[in-house]
Amino acid sequence: MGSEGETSDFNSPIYVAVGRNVKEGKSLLNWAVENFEGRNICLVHVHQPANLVSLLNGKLSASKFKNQAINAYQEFERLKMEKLMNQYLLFLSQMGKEADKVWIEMRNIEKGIIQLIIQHNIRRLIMGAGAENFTAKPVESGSLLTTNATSSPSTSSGGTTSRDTKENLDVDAENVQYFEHPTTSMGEDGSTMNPSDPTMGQSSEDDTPLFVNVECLEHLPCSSSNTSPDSEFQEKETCDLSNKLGHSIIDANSKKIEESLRRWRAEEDALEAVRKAEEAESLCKEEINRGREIEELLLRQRQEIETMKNQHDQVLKELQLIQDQKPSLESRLREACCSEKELEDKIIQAVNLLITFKGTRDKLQIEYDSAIRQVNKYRALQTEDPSGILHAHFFGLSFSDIVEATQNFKPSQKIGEGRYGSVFKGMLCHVKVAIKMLPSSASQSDSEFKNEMEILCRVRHPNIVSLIGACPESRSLVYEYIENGSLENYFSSLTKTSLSWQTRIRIAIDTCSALLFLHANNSCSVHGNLKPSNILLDANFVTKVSGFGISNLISQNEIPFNMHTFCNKNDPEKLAYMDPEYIENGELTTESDIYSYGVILLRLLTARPAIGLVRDVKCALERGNLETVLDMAAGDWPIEQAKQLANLALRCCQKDRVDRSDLVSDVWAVLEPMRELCNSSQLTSISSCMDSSSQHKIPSHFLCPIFQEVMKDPHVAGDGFTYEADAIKGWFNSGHKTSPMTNLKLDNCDLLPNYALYYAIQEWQQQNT
Ligand SMILES: Nc1ncnc2c1ncn2[C@@H]1O[C@H](COP(=O)(O)OP(=O)(O)OP(=O)(O)O)[C@@H](O)[C@H]1O
Repeated sequence: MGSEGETSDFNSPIYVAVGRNVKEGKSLLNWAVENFEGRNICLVHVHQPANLVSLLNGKLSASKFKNQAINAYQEFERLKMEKLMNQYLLFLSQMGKEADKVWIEMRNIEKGIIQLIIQHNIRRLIMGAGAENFTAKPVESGSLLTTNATSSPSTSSGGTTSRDTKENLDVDAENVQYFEHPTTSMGEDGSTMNPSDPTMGQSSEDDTPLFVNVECLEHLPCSSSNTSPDSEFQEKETCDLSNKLGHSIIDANSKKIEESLRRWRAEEDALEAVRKAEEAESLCKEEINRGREIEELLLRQRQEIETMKNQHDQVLKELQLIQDQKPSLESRLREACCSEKELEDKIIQAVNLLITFKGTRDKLQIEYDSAIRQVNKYRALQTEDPSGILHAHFFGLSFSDIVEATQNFKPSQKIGEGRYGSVFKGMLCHVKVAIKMLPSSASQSDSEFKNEMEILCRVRHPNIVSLIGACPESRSLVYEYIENGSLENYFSSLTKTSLSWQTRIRIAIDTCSALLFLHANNSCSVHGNLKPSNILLDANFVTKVSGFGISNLISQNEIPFNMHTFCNKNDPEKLAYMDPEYIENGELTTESDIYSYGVILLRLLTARPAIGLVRDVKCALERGNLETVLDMAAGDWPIEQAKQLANLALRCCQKDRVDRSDLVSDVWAVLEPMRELCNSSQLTSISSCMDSSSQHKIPSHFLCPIFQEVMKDPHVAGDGFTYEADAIKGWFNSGHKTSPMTNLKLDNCDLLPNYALYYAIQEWQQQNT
């Protein structure tokens, strides 16, 4: 080959056969670019159309496809091939190489390559490592592969598809040169082959690419216009011989190439299979590992599920247990709720009770404390008074006690006012009392006041108001409270009710009895202030004389004003009850009380004002018309008794004390017989008016003068009074020889049952039960 030929060879492209294995193809291209720098590269590819029959596993023949479908599939295959080629072209362009491509569609790759070699007059072809068997021997330099292909070689990028015609193919296999990678391939002589030297074709024993130098034989001239007939014949002979030789060489080389390509292909397939096997093996391993992992996971999950199942079963069991217990628990809950409610109610009740009890306890505590105080006071008094005569409960009261009892001297509590001070109604330890406030005394000490109190307290009589306490500090006297007020209230019409003549006679008798008692008492013999305002009537209209002994407590010098002046100027009515001698000389004697008593008696008869009453009654008696002055509101007076009383009263009201009636021999002697009359007529009146509401009160003569209770066994004593048998017997047994009512000495201690009174009491009790 001359230098011109070498230049044209150098300009011709290096053909690189690439298959479907992109990795391998790229490696091949890389090798080609590196080893044939500056040379153009052209891709060579045999496109194997799909065997549709085998694809369809023989069940359908291709003929059964509609042409349209087959064409479409083949077009799809071609597109895939185009894509593959474009991948290689892109790879080359990334390496800075512009490349071309030629391809042929043929089922047999080897034949396809030969066909392409012929078609494109390929001189140098690089193939993958499997092509070393293309030929094992190096070709001699300058050997040509002659092709008889008449079709012009195509260099267009789209390539030209040629028919697979054996007869057009003439290749001198001896002239095919093989080059291997210089680093790995050696020639038979051991020298390294330079791939850049196209003459150094060398077979390859390993996987390195195979460079095939295909020297195209010049087309043998079969005819020449400038030759002689002999030479023409000779030339023709030579031509035929050459052609025959060429054909036989081509056939031989073609077979070798085919064989090599087959082996190459087989090895490529084997490698692909190995690679796939390895991939499959690794995949299999991965799958096995994954399978193991999944198995382990499954095992773990199974164990977890088992555990969960056990737990679930356990929970179910517990749930069942709870559900079994639920009804009983619910009923217990309901019971507990009910109990709670009940307990709450009980607690509320208990709290309320507690509050009530606390209140009661506080109240009782106060009462208890007060009672203890009183007991202590009483004990102290008992110590001072071992005789036990002193019965008072309220001695040694403090002023605060008095204030509390009178509600701080509330005006509505005030029930009267006398010369020596005001009288208040009050409560002391649940006992109704009347508290008389005396003026303070400079001359009398507390001890003197107390002594006087003790004397007054010893005076106990059914018809005398009992002094039950005192407050030396405030000089207050505490009396039993007498319910129906004073006789004066009845005379002055402060009360609407009129007293019957029997009651009036009883008042006269009771008052006389009290006076008898007082006058017989050494320590307190004179009342000194007897008048209707000091004659009180209790609930049973029993007379209670009050106001005695006050004069002993009040020094005459300390009387706030002159009594005479007071009586004259402020209340002349009161002067009418006073003993004229006392008014004259200021001396108070028992006769003074008798005078006062006489006036009271006149008032009981007439209910007229005291002033001038003595004169009026006297006149009436003298004229014989007493009834004209008698108070007819008292009923039909028994005139005889009325006259007796009137005469008695006038005798009591004698100006001279010595002329006045004696209380025992005269007054009591007149009155005493009248008691019977009074009692019997009162019994009659009670019997006749038993259903009257006014008779619901206990008749006073049903009460024992000592016990002040309705008598169960009434007995008449020597003084003519009727007592409860036990009371009067006790009086006598304690050494008394006097009457409890008059204090007069009794002739005897005989007692007679009062049957009349007994039956009256019985009848009354039956009516009132
Ligand atoms: N123990 C008592 N129970 C009920 N009322 C009483 C009691 N003591 C007195 N009174 C009432 O108080 C009034 C005044 O009584 P007090 O003895 O203080 O005055 P007086 O008798 O009217 O005048 P004097 O000061 O001259 O005695 C009486 O009229 C009577 O109505």
